[in-house]
This record gives sequence, structure tokens and C-alpha cells, in this order.
Amino acid sequence: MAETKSPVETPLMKQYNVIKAKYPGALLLFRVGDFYETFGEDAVKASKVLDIVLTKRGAGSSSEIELAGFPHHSLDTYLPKLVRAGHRVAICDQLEDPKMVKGIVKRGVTELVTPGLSFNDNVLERKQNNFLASVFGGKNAFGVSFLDLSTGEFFAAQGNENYVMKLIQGFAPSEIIFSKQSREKFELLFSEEYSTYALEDWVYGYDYAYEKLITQFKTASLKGFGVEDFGESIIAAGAILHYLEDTEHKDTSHISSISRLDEDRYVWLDKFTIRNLEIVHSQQDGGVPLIEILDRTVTPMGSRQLRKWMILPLKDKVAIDERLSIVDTFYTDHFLSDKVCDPLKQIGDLERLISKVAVNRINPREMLQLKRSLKCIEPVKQALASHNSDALKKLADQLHPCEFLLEKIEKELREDVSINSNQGGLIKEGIDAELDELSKIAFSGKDYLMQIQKREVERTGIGSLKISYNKVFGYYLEVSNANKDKVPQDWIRKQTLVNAERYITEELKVYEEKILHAEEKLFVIEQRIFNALVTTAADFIPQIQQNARVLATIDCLLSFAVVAKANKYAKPVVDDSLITDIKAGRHPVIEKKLPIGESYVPNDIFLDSDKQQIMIITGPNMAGKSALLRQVALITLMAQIGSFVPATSASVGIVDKVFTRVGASDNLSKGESTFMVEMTETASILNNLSHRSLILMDEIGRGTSTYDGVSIAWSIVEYLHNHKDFKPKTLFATHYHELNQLEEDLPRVKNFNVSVKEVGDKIIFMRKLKEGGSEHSFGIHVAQIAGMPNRVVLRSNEILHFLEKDKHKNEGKRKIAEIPKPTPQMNLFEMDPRLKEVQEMIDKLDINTISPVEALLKLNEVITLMKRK
Ligand SMILES: Nc1ncnc2c1ncn2[C@@H]1O[C@H](COP(=O)(O)OP(=O)(O)OP(=O)(O)O)[C@@H](O)[C@H]1O
Repeated sequence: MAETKSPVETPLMKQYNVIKAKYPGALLLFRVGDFYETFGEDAVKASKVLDIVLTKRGAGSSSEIELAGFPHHSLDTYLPKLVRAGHRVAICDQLEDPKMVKGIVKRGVTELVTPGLSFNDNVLERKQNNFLASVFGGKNAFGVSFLDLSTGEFFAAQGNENYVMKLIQGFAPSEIIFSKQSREKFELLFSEEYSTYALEDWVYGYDYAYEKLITQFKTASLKGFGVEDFGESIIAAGAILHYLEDTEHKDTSHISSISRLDEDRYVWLDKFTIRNLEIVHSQQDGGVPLIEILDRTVTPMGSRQLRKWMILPLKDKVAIDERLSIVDTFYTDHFLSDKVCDPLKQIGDLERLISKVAVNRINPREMLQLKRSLKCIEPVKQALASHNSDALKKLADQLHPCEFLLEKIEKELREDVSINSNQGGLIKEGIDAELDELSKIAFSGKDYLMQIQKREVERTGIGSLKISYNKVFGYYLEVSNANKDKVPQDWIRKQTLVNAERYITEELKVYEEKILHAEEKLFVIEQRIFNALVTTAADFIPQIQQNARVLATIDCLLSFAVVAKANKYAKPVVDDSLITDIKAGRHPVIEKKLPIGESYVPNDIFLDSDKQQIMIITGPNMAGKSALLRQVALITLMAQIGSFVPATSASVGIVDKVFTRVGASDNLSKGESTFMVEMTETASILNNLSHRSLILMDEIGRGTSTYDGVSIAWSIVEYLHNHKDFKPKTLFATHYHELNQLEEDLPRVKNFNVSVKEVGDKIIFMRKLKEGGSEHSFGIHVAQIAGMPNRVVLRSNEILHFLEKDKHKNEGKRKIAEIPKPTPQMNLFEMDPRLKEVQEMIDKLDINTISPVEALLKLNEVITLMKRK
């Protein structure tokens, strides 16, 4: 802050105010010397989030302003904290070398970091993409686009609002942008869960967006990307490119294409299904989503790819079979999988490294990492190519070892480089003659300094004499006060400290000049050579991006093989039939989380469109109905992402939509009536059915009265069975035993129950699926296990017995007869008359006069009385 006395009026503060006004809503980090400073409200916020001292400048004057700052080298520590706290952070740097200018240094914002746009390794999660989403609601459709700036992946999709919401839930963007016009709608939908930002309305215009995209991709049209007819998503994607510019992200050559997310290519998972099946997120704290079981990838790219695969399961048999066959090869051929896995483990985050090349942010150490990653490609390629599988050969063909770049980095960059590119020691000897010459001078100069030091020690007899360096005097000799009188005449005193004095000599100055001059020039040359290396690397962006994608695929498929082996999964048969036939299926997550000693009870499931389209599953609470429903969906989805499945065998007729609906009280949603939510979601299922849908209905109707609930559940089953166009496969878990009657009238409805065994007054959960309905729910028994007070349990049993009797008596009548009043609780004496006698005995006693022996006799009397039956 050397440039200012009073912060508001100085030229520095004027400059600050001008820049600040250009970035409304952003917290401005303003570089002053070696510090990033914040002022005013920004300072108050920053000091809170970063826990740094808040001071005031010009205290008491009209120009008083809050101030908080931190050293510039701590940016990587503090920036992520600000971004995670939800701030948009504008980084304003000095654009000139302060040493070279008189007066105020030119400054400007070099980057606006937002939650969805970041390159900082501390903000990014290794295993997760950092997506920015842009949404646009058009007349005919909703458009959405996702960009991960750190990897260059760019997607476009469009469809109805449901579809877009589902994608947003799956992609879990860190930030969502939209137009100001649609702010009200989208903020309501998103702002609770996501960071949001509204752009000017004109940004969301078709022509503008189209132009932006073709300029970015350097193409004449968007036809080559298959998004030409995707008007709404083109608008959403164009707005993302505009936002990049707005936030000073100008080097974006790694964003070279856009992929269409075609609704028709992937299984439709509505957002409730992604949530209920806990595919990528768990619904409870500490819960385990499916991805945690399936993810044994060894590269960050693989991990990120797997997440995308899991929310976008395939529908195309050929594509699924290709994945399955590669998993099978890795599963059976250990030698091959080890040969591929070992180099893969060394590869690191190739995708994000090459993005850093594109935006010119790669440091020398990362360039070395890039080299190490590239070195691993050839062994993977060879291992795959040497196998006789065509699918593996195809993958091998797509890998590009980038020899030229690899050799260049290997030849030019030293192995012991530091993170900074301006501190020397970057470039190997033999690359540039001038550089070698300068290194020699710098190095031998330093050597010569040591000789001077040695000589002067001998000459003066000052054993502790040292030559040191600082920026103010350059090289100097430091002498402690005790040796001051030994200093020779020809030394020139430069500084007096408390315990020592500092001197320079003519000779030192001459050498200093030589060394510093050489070093300065040397740094410039090294920087130039390093920059040229970055430019060469930039030529390889498309090849390296492709490598990253192929390696991610290999990593996911290897991971499937590893998981399959570890968890005893089987290779599913996926076909175009309408039959799902799972033998001894298990729930992939629950089976891993059971208490020690318990093992998962496998079950068979058969569903088709001719004989067994709808399975009504009854059974007591806690029997395992929900687990069974979910395992069928998870096995189906796992098969369709190309993974082996937890079963002894599984034949999966390709499913195109999976719907899940869980009875209202299972998931509380804020604001709306839970039953209303249950019904809205069920309605959405019934309105979006297809022939290949898989539907899981878990206790539908339980959010309302029994009669209403049974009636709704009943008519839903009828609707699904009698639909004129579709016969969707359905699993219907319910406590309404009445639904078992449906089997009699509807030929494709079959009753099953998850069995329990009654032993005395206890029930044992067998978890085995059996044909036929079941009579009891044993809910009261479960309440007892859960620790419900005994009185409530007894009373519940009393009411249950009455209701069951009443039901048979009043068959067909709607109203149940009055429930008998609870028997009033008896007092202890009524329950046991002996206690009354004891009471009378105690009443007659006088504790002050009774002797110890008499007391003992009385006690004996009480004991004898209580033993009486
Ligand atoms: N096949 C199985 N093998 C072993 N344990 C199981 C099995 N199925 C379920 N479980 C265990 O039983 C618990 C209860 O299962 P689940 O929630 O599926 O019961 P439910 O019948 O749906 O109960 P409710 O009707 O009360 O919702 C699960 O959390 C799991 O720990």
C-alpha cells in the first residue's frame, strides 16, 4: 500500500473504483505490491470468510474505508475458500512491472472466478467434473448446456422441463446461468441447491449464440456436431461462451466441440429415480451411493466418466455389448488387465493438464507430469493392440502417443524444475548456446564469490565472515560487532544493524553485476523456451483430449472388471426382448453394508409382457420389499452401463425408462403436501409410460387414508395392466393385502411375498421371495423392536384384533364399528393385592421405636408374603 495515504481520493483508489464498477456483484481482489487487498464491503466479507484481520484506512476521516488483504502467494489458499463460500471473485492484477513505470501501475481483472468456472486445483474435485450449466426456456422446448472449463467438455441437450431438470440433477453443476427475464422461474427452481447468475436477456438470442459457437469451433455451421436442430440448447450453449468472455476466460482453445446429449440414446431416469435409487448421491448423511461400490477407477478422468455413464445408461444393444465384452476380457485375462492398469495408474489428470496448456496456465512441474502421463500411453496402446479382441484394437487405434511432444519435453525440460517458470533451472544443457554460456557465468560467478569469502576470511581473521545477498544492496559481507575492528580499510560500510555491520567491496560489485546480469538474461531465455514448449503442447490438444477420453473409457471398464471379481458379479445378457430374468439377484450396496455375520439373501425375479408383467409384493415391514425393488432396477441399470451384475445370472431385456415412486412419507419434501408430491410424481409416471419401461412403486397410496390409498393403488395397477399401448414391467410393493385380489382378474398380475417365519410371538425375517400374497404386516412387532413403550404395543394389538374381527363381520360395509375404549390403567394395588397388605404392614410401623431384630423379622414377613402366589 505504499502508493496511497488516503484510500478514497488517491489515484490508486480512483483506479480501484473504476475497476470495481465494471464487475458488479463480484468480490474484487486488488493487487497492490505483494498483496491482494479488498476494500469496503468486500473487505468485511473477505475477513469473515478467510479469517483475516479487518482494518480501517483513514480512520475518522470522511474517506474511512475497511481494508483486508493477504500476501499474493497465498492466493491458491484463499481463493477456493471465497469461491466455496459462494462468492464470485474478480482477480485484479498489476499489468506492468512496477519497477518500470513511474506513477500508478496499470491494473486489470485477469480472471473472474465463479463457482462454475475455475481452474484452481483447490477448488476442483479430482473425481468430479466442475460443470457450469446454462438453461433456456423456449416456446417449444427447454435447452440446457453444460461446460466443464477445466476439461473442455461441452454438452447440449433439449427436451421438456422434466428432462432438463433430470440432467441438471445428474450433472450436478456448480453454477447455473440463465437470462434475467427468466430469473424468477429459475431462481425458484435452482437457487436453493445451486449458485445461480442471471445474464442480460439479449445474450440468450439464437443468432448471437450460433455465431459465438461457430467462431469458437472455427466451423461454418454446427451441422458436424449434430446440434443444428437443437435451437434452444444452441442458445443456452452460446450464452456459456458469452459468460466465459465476461469472466475474462479468453484462452479457450481446448473447447473445440460440443456433444449432443440425445434423449433417445440413454435410459430415461426421472429425477426421483436418480435420487431414490441413490445412483450417484446418497439420500442420507453417511449413506453409500451405487457409484461408491462401482468406482475402482485409477484416473480422475475415469472417475468423472463413470459418473456420466451412471446417469446416462445406454439403450443400444451393440454399444452395451461392446462394453460388456471388454469388461469380460479384462475379467478373464489378468495378465492383460495388469499390463493396462499399471501404466494407467501413473497417468494422472491428463485431461485437466492439457486444458491448462490451452489457457496458458501450465507450470513447469505440471509440464513434467504431462510428459509422465504421455509416456504411459504407449504401453497401454501396445497391451490393447496385442490382444486379439477387435474392441480392444479399436481402442488402441484411438490412442496417440504424441511422441514428438514427449521427446521435446524430455529433451528440454529438467527433471528438478520448480513450480514457477521464472526462477531458473528449467531448461537442460545443450538446448540453447546462449543459455549455456549465461549459466556458466552465473554458476562460476557464484563459485568465485565463495573464493572471495574464503580469501577475506584468511585476510581478516574473521572466521564467521559470510557473503550474503539481498535485493537492496546486492552481495555484501556481514561482520558481527565483536569483529568490527578487524574490517580492512578498502571495505565500504553500507548498513549498521544491532549486532552486525554490512559492507561491500569493489570486487564484489563487479561480480554481482556479472552474475545478476547473466541471471536476468538467463531467466528471459528460459521463459522463452518454456513458452515455446507450451505452444508445441497446444498443437497436441485434440490428440491429448482424445487420449483422455479413451483412457477414461478403459479405466471405467477395468474398474467394472475389478468390482465384478471382488463382488462375485456375473456377466448379464442384454437383449431386445421384453423379459427380465434375474437369478439370485442381490442389492449391490446393501450386500456390502450388512452387519458382520449377516449375509444377503438372494432372490429370483422374472418379469415379461406376456405372463408376469406386474408383481405385487406384500410382506411385513422390514421384510426387504424396498431392497428387492431397488435391486431389480440397479441390476438392470448396471447391465445397461456395461457392468457385470450382482446375480448368478441375469437376462435383461433393454429398458428405456426407469420410474421409481416411493410412498409419500418416505421422503419429506418442503412446502408441499407430501401426498400431493406423491400423486404428482405418480401422475408423471403414468403419463410417460413406454413399452420398455421398468416401474417401481413402493407403497403408493400410503400418504392418505387407507380406503383412498387402496383405491388409488388398485386403479394404478389396473391402469398399468390394461394400458392399450404398453405393458410396462412393474414391481409394486404394498402393505395393502387387498391388492392381492387383483391377481384373480388380471392375468399378467402375480402375487408374491417376502417371507417371514413366526416362532412363538417372534418373527424371523427370511427375506425370501415366494409366490402368493401375505396376510400380515407385523407392523406392531416392528414397532416393538424399535423400542415403542409397551403400553402402546399392547393397545395396538388390542385394536388390531378388534379391527380384524370387525372386518370379517362387516364385510362390504364401509364404516368400522367403534373401537373399544382402552382399559384404564390399573393402579399397582389392583394389579397385585399382596402389595396392599405390605402397605398396611408398613403403615403400622414406627421407625423410631423398632429394634433392629424386629425390623429384620418384619422384612422376613414381607418376603414370605410376596412369595405367596
Ligand atoms: N435380501 C436381503 N438379505 C439380507 N438383508 C436384507 C435383504 N433385504 C433387506 N434386507 C435388510 O432389511 C432391511 C429392511 O429392508 P427394506 O427396507 O427393504 O424392508 P421393507 O419390506 O421395504 O420395509 P417397510 O415395509 O417397512 O418399508 C434393509 O435395510 C436391509 O438391511
